[in-house]
Amino acid sequence: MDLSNGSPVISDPMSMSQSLMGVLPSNMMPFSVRPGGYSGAGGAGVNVSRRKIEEVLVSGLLDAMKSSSPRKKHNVVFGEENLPEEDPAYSTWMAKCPSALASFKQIVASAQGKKIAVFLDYDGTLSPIVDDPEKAVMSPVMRAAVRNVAKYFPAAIVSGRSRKKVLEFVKLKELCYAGSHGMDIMTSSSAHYERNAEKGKEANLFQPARDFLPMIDEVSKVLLEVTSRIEGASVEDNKFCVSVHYRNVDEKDWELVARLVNEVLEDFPRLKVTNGRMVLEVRPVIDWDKGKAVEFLLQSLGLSDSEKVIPIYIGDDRTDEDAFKCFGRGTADTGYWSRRRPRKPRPSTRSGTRLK
Ligand SMILES: O=P(O)(O)OC[C@H]1O[C@H](O[C@H]2O[C@H](CO)[C@@H](O)[C@H](O)[C@H]2O)[C@H](O)[C@@H](O)[C@@H]1O
Repeated sequence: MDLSNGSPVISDPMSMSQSLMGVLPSNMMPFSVRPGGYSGAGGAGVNVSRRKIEEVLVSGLLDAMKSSSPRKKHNVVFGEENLPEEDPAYSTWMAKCPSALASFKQIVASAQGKKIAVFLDYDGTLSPIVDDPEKAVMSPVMRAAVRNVAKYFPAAIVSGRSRKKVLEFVKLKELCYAGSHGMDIMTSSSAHYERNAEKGKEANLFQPARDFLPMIDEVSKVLLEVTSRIEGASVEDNKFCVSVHYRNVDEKDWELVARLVNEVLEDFPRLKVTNGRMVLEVRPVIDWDKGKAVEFLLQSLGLSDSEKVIPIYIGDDRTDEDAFKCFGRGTADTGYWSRRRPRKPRPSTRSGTRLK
């Protein structure tokens, strides 16, 4: 990825938002969209259409919330899956995205003579999904496994959590960490970082949304306040993004959550909302995501030659799909990973796994 042209910050978020309307699925729509301008100015007609737009946005957000954790529980053993009764949409999706575990031998064969780099999501991948985000701890067995991976391969954790928080959970200094959905990247070990930090340096840190920090701080406070009246709702400040959790909210109140988040974002046109597993994630409207973060890490670690390196990304959430895209089969329309060097079609080495 060429970052030499400047930062990934989009200078005109409003026009980008407008151009995205109707293109993105509702769950990825920037809900701060206000076509026609939102300033309170204008006649009754403008207000009517504004109200309609708001209703569309809220109901889109609500739909996304309802479908946010559709994954079915199934048992996966290497090369075999025992699935419960499936719906057709799930089967179609399964056919499009074959299990990496079922293709394990193929992956091993494709990796011969190449260097492997491993990228791991945190919640739902290294830790189980639990009701209280503060209690999503990693088991000692999982920690030992990750430590072992990092011993043999360059490895990084790529999480929606703040980098600090995810490091507290993982507690391994031998990995790289990309927090806040990749907006807070530390490319070397934390031990190294701490040494530099002591010297007042911020070497090895890449924070493309730095300018948004005061705004994120502010929106986090407002969200905390407005959601405090909804039983079960909670707000988690992830430094460059904010999570509004509704896992513990009664479903009848989900619409209220959507409405309040949407209302708050009216005052923050440079922020958008996406949804994860029972969570709304408020973040800057910048051209940056976990996929871009992985590309950046590959480049920073000197692993950008796709002829010599096989990156493996394991994640369970929608936001992880941005990373799958950068080395997925024919889907890398934005990633430099495959754009850099046009390649002959090859057997699938897609490594994003469905573990849930
Ligand atoms: O990219 P990730 O590391 O997967 O982070 C995404 C979000 O994960 C966390 O929320 C999820 O896990 C919680 C604990 O199991 C669960 O209670 C919640 O419903 C899930 O959405 C984290 O708390 C969020 O801030 C992250 O954005």
